[in-house]
Amino acid sequence: MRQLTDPARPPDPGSPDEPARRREFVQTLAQARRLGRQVEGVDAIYAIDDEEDAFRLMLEIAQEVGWERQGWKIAATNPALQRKLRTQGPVCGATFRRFHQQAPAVLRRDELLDPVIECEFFFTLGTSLPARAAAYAEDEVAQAIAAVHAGIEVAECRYPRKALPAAWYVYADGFASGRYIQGPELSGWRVRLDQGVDVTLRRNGQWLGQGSSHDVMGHPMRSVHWLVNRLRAAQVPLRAGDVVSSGSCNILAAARAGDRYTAEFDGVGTVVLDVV
Ligand SMILES: C[C@H](O)CC(=O)C(=O)O
Repeated sequence: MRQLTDPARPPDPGSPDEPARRREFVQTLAQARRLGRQVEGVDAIYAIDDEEDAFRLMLEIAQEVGWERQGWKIAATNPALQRKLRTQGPVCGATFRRFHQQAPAVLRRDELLDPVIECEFFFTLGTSLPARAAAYAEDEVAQAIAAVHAGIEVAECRYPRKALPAAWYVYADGFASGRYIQGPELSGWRVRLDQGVDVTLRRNGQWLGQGSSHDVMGHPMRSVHWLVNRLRAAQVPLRAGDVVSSGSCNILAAARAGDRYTAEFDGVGTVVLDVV
């Protein structure tokens, strides 16, 4: 496999060595995730053609990592976030079982890669949604949901913030798939989310950001519905027990060592994370 420090070579789309370059790209990102490291210059290994290619690479890399998958994350679920994250619409990434835990949680800053705190809703599937030809209706997806919890996503990126490649490369890396801290359950989740849940993020008790479940495609259920059909079109089933992180309620806050983050979900409860 190419060493991460090798000098960059310009990619040559359509050249005979393209399959080898693709393989090298997949192995490089999978290895970076396994080692908890960041890499630079991956766009010199392989030229990503389009968003579909980026999505396929995300699936291949998640497979190559070899860890048990827990579910999926969704990102860029409103126009402001899409502008910020340089996407045309929502995007997704695989998440891994080893990085899901219950609140209250403690994470070491020196083990995190440019961590960003986000307040989200975690949807757990009670029944599987197999790949099929026909699109799933939103109600079918809602019926498959066993529980919804308030949660914190700690997004992480295998590229350094100061040298971020084009958004398709971020997509291939799982769009900052990181750590997932599950908090209290939303009893009667459908009614609660129809009404809207306000969220406040505090750092050491000080206000840091404000958002709402309505910031997630108008309703987080829409974002889960989008994911189910995105995966269905690629013949990827969702399994009972999969956890889907909805996308951020419009709060992206850099995590610092020594700080306590509290995500207050109005009428639901609080998710506490200490970064040490
Ligand atoms: C940087 C993150 O991928 C953003 C995200 O998770 C979200 O939009 O939600």
